Amino acid sequence: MIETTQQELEKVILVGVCDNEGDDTEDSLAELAELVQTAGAQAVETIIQNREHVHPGTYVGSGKVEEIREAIARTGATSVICDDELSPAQISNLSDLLSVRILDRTLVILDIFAAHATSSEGKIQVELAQLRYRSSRLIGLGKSLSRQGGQMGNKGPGEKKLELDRRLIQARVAQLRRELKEVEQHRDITRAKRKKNAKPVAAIVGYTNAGKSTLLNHLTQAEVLEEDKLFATLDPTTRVLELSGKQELLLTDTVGFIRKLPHHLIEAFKSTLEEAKYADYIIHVVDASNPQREKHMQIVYQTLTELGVKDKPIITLFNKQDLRTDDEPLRDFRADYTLSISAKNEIGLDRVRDLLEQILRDNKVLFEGIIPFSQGSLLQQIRKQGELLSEEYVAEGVSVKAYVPQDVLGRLLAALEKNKTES
Ligand SMILES: Nc1nc2c(ncn2[C@@H]2O[C@H](COP(=O)(O)OP(=O)(O)OP(=O)(O)O)[C@@H](O)[C@H]2O)c(=O)[nH]1
Ligand SMILES: [Mg+2]
Repeated sequence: MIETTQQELEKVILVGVCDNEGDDTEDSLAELAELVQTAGAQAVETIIQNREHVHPGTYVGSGKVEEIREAIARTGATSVICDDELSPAQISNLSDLLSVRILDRTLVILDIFAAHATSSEGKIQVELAQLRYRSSRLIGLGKSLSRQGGQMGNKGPGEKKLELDRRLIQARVAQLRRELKEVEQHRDITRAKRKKNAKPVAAIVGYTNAGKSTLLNHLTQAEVLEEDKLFATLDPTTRVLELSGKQELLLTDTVGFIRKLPHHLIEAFKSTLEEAKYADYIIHVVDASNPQREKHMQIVYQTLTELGVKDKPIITLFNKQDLRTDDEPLRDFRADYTLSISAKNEIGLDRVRDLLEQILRDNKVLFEGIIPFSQGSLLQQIRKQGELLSEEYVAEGVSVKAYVPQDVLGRLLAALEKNKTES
């Protein structure tokens, strides 16, 4: 930690292409600067070119290449980072013309993921994404690979691995795929177990840095790393949220979304990202203090659609209300419920709990009846899956008032009916 502050940060120049009016290149580049910072470097200059399409050979036109060259000389930058994924030819041509390392947004994100992956699954997923990205770009990266040492774009699979030829990479990819399959099977089993427990699950989703982990930590005592960094969380964490009336909801914190999320990552992280697909409810955390919040929400919904998440109740939480400077109304037409909160300052969290309780209850039905002593297991089931309002021991059994899930009610009534006909 101390080392990084003492070391001089690597200086980089950011380059973007603005391909139409009203395009969000500037915001995207501001975000790229944050990504670069999270990756441990410093953006010293930003250069934008207005042109209809990116240049197929050099990403930007020759005039801009000159401008970048001057900026490199002026600032002493050692890398140029383009805001879109570069083709092998673009990387190769630009490094010939500029003689510095040429990176792109995807590589920066991959770097951050590599640095933050902690679980074996996360590490496999990152390595897989990196190898896939790099296998098609071996030629272009050849030059930059000879000069390295803890710089950006070099984390994860070490130099040795990168020098393997394509065939070896392919073999490694196949092996990682197999390993991933095993981990995924394990995850499927865990999911199946959860399902059997019949505890409802809510996935906490949202743009990176919105405050998802903070919310989980303050609602439960999860102790997930929360940081003012992009992609602090890569591994999903699930915790039980205990609500009143013995109701329980499983909350899963997930990896954040971002614009231009590299498809290598989406593919590699599919099983992690898909947590939302297996959830009963979606809790969408939005950084309401971010001027880009509308765009962020749009990207979140777009990504959810790509992942095949649909038809689930959505609870949108407008977070960081303590940092808001505008008073524009906060709206989310796609949400079924919205609340304004501050996870960090625990403002509005009681309302979140109340709302979740309400939603869970709405999905249950009231049961009132006497459960014979011979049917003790039914009572167990109510305790486990329902919300017991009252129980009283009477002569015939236990008189119960409880909210129970529809399927449990069905079983209850059938068992009681059977009991009646037998006695
Ligand atoms: N002021 C303020 N800061 C908050 C609030 N909620 C979260 N934060 C801060 O926002 C930053 C990001 O929070 P995280 O919980 O790590 O965000 P995340 O959505 O999990 O981010 P990733 O895991 O990177 O996708 C941290 O520095 C938090 O302390 C809030 O209500 N108010
Ligand atoms: Mg997080």
